[in-house]
Amino acid sequence: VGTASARGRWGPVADAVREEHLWAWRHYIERAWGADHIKPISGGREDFFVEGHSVGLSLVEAVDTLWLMEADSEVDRAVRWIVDHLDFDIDAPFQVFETNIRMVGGLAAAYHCTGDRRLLERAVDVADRLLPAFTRSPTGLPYRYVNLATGEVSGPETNIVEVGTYLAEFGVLSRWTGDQRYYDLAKQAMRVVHDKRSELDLLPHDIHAETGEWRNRRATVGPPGDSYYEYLWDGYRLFDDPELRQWYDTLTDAILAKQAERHAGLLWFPQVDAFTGEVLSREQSVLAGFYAGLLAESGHVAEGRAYHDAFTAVQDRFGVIPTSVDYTTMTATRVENALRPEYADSALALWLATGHEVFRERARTHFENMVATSKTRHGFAALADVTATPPSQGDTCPGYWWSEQMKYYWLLFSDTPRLDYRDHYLSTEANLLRGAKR
Ligand SMILES: O=C1NC[C@H](CO)[C@@H](O)[C@@H]1O
Ligand SMILES: [Ca+2]
Repeated sequence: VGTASARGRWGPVADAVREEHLWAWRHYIERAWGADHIKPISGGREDFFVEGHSVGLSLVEAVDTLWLMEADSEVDRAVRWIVDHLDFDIDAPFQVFETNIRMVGGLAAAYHCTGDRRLLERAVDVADRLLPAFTRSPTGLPYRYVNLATGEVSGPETNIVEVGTYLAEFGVLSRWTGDQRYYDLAKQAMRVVHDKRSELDLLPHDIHAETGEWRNRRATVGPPGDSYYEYLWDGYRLFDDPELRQWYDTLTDAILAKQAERHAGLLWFPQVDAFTGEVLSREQSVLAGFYAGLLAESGHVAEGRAYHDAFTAVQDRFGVIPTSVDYTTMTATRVENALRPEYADSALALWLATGHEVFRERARTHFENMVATSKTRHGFAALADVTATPPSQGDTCPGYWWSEQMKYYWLLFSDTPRLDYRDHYLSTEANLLRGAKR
């Protein structure tokens, strides 16, 4: 897999990332094979979507990471499980947003990397089971849940993330199958949200799928606002749709003008009232850290760098970024951290946009601190309290760990020949949907 010397001083870090991922993968195989999650402390297994109906989540999330790491025998092992065991005919309600970014995206990425059409067939199968959430909605805004076997829908009380984070996955399915329905349904939901923006061109985050009415006034670049903005830009980049760029620019210009502020020399994005611009909260979620990368990707490099500087101040203070902080006091308002990948996500995007080594240094710190605090008997554990000494762990490892930060680190440090570093696309779950070099 290339030699350390070929990769210069980052080679040993890349090797360490690959070794940790494969170490955790072996424990998953031995103790939780086919489960959604491994329980890394006890070595048990855990379902994510629906109790009693595992769909091999961690395995599906890991495939493209293993492929980029050239662990081809492990890719084959995972694909064999998917082909032999993965069946979505489950009479239970699945969350449409999570099923899309993780299962549709994971299977689509596995197909993109391996070229194995059986994986595309399964991505289409589960996507088709999600469509009633869109087609049965009077507004085109999808319901939150759909029964994968019966198509029964539920959960109209939703948000802009869960109605607006489909275009990357649905769009490549339309491109790869020729069926335009996926793209059109995903984009229409985004149009409905954009057209309901306030006079200030800001968006609240909670909305009702049946009435189309806003359910709150608060605007945020963190959850549950974040990936709606991300997928406007991503859709424009992936599919050259100028309307998406227009919507993205309108909303982003408003966020930068009315939802950003400097505090103690650092750039932050407070929560504001979308209709008046009044600041409602100066709490910042670790998940909002993705926005530094999105700003850099979309031409706002200085703001992206400045926002990453802000989260670097938090990482420097706590070692591992807490779930949320009050940035006026730099105190943790929620002390846990569920192995969140956003800081590494943005470090990769900023390094690709600028070539500045500082972002690889920052990501290396993120990796080393994660290993030091989360590594346990059978894998990597989420943290219950990053402020405890030592930080206390929880007996769970989220599916996105297998797809996100370990892939971001690998791409930052390995210079792998399997990625087109100039032209590729990673979804909000880091599923590789463009740029695999077979
Ligand atoms: O977009 C997302 N939001 C939450 C998870 C990571 O924190 C993950 O599922 C994904 O990155
Ligand atoms: Ca994300």
